[in-house]
Amino acid sequence: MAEAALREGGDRSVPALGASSHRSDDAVATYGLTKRFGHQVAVDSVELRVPRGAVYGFLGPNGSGKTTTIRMLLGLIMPTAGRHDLLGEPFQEKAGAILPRVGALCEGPAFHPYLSGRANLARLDAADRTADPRTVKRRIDAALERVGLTAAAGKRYRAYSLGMRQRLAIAAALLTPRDLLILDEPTNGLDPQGTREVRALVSGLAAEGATVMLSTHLLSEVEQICTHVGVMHQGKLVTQGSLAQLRARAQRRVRVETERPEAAAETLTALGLAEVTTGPGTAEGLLGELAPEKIVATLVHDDVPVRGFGVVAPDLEDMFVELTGEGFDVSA
Ligand SMILES: Nc1ncnc2c1ncn2[C@@H]1O[C@H](COP(=O)(O)OP(=O)(O)OP(=O)(O)O)[C@@H](O)[C@H]1O
Repeated sequence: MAEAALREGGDRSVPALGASSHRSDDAVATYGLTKRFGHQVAVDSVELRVPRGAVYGFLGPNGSGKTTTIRMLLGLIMPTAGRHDLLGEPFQEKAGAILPRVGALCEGPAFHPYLSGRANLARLDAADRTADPRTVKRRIDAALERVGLTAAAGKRYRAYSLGMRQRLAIAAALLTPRDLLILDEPTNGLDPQGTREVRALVSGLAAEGATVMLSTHLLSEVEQICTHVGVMHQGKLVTQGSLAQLRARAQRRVRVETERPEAAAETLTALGLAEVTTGPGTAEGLLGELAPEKIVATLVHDDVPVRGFGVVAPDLEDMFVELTGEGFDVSA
């Protein structure tokens, strides 16, 4: 897979690094966002584009820089270099106006174990100077309802399952209406039932119009609930775009099974296929724009004995493994 092709075909043109005059209408846009810890570059010139209305999966193995990026997006730590816009506004200048419109799950809220879910939300709401105390009961009820915790609202937090705790944390992020939700590993550590609950909740929030950015190390999570993906590897964003675009860009390969792989490779090369390789009893190449029938006919014409012929489209996992050299956990 040509990495450059994936990068070039991003959703929209990427402005030059540090183009400070540029304003994006994306829900999240970063410009050369960088964080160094001592000599280590944890996040390296990242150019995120999260379109409005997207469910954007921020995918990468442990230590690839996802949490550090999210902490910068939320203003929890300062970037070493670069800047970002949230909801079309420059964060550095307008954080106070933007943050009330952004719900976040990062370094989760500190819940009191002996208070109920409802009482915990009331405490958090009281600490939020931007929240209207006159509407607190209605907003807490709505947030509990939204995450399916109405029946368990009176139970102590310590009696909650992990899935319920995570849903309460999301309820805390929903105490006021949000245009953007940024969730750091919202299903991490949950059992299959809790995972399903949180994924259904995320999909529901997106269906109601919120933009959601969530980090994950699970490709399957991205495939199940995301419309867009950005892949991090060693601090760098190695690709991003809509899943549909990335799948469409996957280059199909032709595979010929034959006792004369070198002769088959010659035919494939003569037909103009790129990246032609041979293995024991096989020859392969990128299909490009050619019709597979044309290739079979030419092989037969060239007296190449064809035992088997196939066209394989790489799946997202193949593409990402090629970009990062690492496997992704596809379970759960
Ligand atoms: N406060 C810090 N001080 C020093 N190094 C840090 C700090 N925070 C993160 N790092 C390092 O930066 C790199 C990126 O970490 P980060 O937590 O952003 O990755 P991640 O993709 O979120 O991984 P995980 O899924 O494990 O949280 C790691 O090598 C990590 O050790």
